[in-house]
Amino acid sequence: MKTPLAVHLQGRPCVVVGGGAVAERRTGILLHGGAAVTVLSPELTPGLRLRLEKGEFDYVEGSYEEEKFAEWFLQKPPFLVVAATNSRSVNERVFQQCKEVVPLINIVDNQAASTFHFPAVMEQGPLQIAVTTSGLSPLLGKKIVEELSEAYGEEYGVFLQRLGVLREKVLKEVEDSEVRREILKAVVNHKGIVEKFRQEKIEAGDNLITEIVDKFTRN
Ligand SMILES: C[C@@]1(CC(=O)O)c2cc3[nH]c(cc4nc(cc5[nH]c(cc(n2)[C@H]1CCC(=O)O)[C@@](C)(CC(=O)O)[C@@H]5CCC(=O)O)C(CC(=O)O)=C4CCC(=O)O)c(CCC(=O)O)c3CC(=O)O
Ligand SMILES: NC(=O)C1=CN([C@@H]2O[C@H](COP(=O)(O)OP(=O)(O)OC[C@H]3O[C@@H](n4cnc5c(N)ncnc54)[C@H](O)[C@@H]3O)[C@@H](O)[C@H]2O)C=CC1
Repeated sequence: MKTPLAVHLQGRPCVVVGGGAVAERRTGILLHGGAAVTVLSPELTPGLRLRLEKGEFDYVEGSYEEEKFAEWFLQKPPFLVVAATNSRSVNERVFQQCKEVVPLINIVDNQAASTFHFPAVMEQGPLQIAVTTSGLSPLLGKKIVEELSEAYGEEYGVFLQRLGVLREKVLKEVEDSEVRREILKAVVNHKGIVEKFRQEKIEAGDNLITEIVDKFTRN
């Protein structure tokens, strides 16, 4: 069984070998997390080229070669490496070279060797829902995420943002941890509260939060 974790990549050096469709998708995910990405590939998809022109990542133009890879990338090993070429043997060589020194390795065509997988993900503001099928069917993962996207609309992103603000305030202002939990539980579980955060009703949602919290703080 794999272990789902949410990884902080902000500013961390990550290397992607290959510049095709899969490399483009993975690079996009890493950049979204704020990673400092370097792509090594003799060519790039138009999508990657566009991002390169915007200066979003570093590019080393060329094919993987063991010695150069060691010299360029492994003197100070990166946090994460993705081997996404269409050559099984190149991907395997990247894995062999990195396995002792790089903690997070994703080999696109070798699940057993990879130390992590990319799940299918949906986002609604700060809310992220990730689905993994343990590598059995990425397409089912994608489908489930599409279904979840319908169920967890924009209002969840807005509500979550408000909950974050409320939680910070409550942690600061309410001393008793039992009461803190009661307040937060009452807001999160209030029937119909999420719907209040649909467009045009946001103010009503904010008012409802204040109303619920007031009930606790008045006593
Ligand atoms: C193990 C893993 C890689 C990892 O380690 O991360 C993996 C492996 C492989 N995928 C293959 C094929 C396809 N993958 C997709 C799509 C996605 N694949 C993703 C993740 C993962 N795929 C990881 C497991 C995730 C899990 O546990 O569920 C998603 C979620 C995220 C992302 O890629 O960013 C993204 C969907 C989300 C989105 O698009 O929104 C499609 C469909 C499509 O492209 O639309 C197809 C074609 C249909 C099919 O074959 O099913 C092949 C065979 C290659 C070949 O034929 O040679 C392998 C290799 C193997 O199975 O070994
Ligand atoms: N994990 C997943 O979600 C999926 C994985 N795959 C696997 O991923 C592989 C790559 O798929 P695509 O990106 O669609 O292939 P692609 O053919 O679009 O891209 C391959 C890229 O690797 C580069 N490359 C080839 N040899 C290289 C080398 N020696 N050094 C550096 N770069 C090199 C090419 O220049 C090209 O940019 C497939 O062969 C398949 O095994 C395919 C589909 C989905």
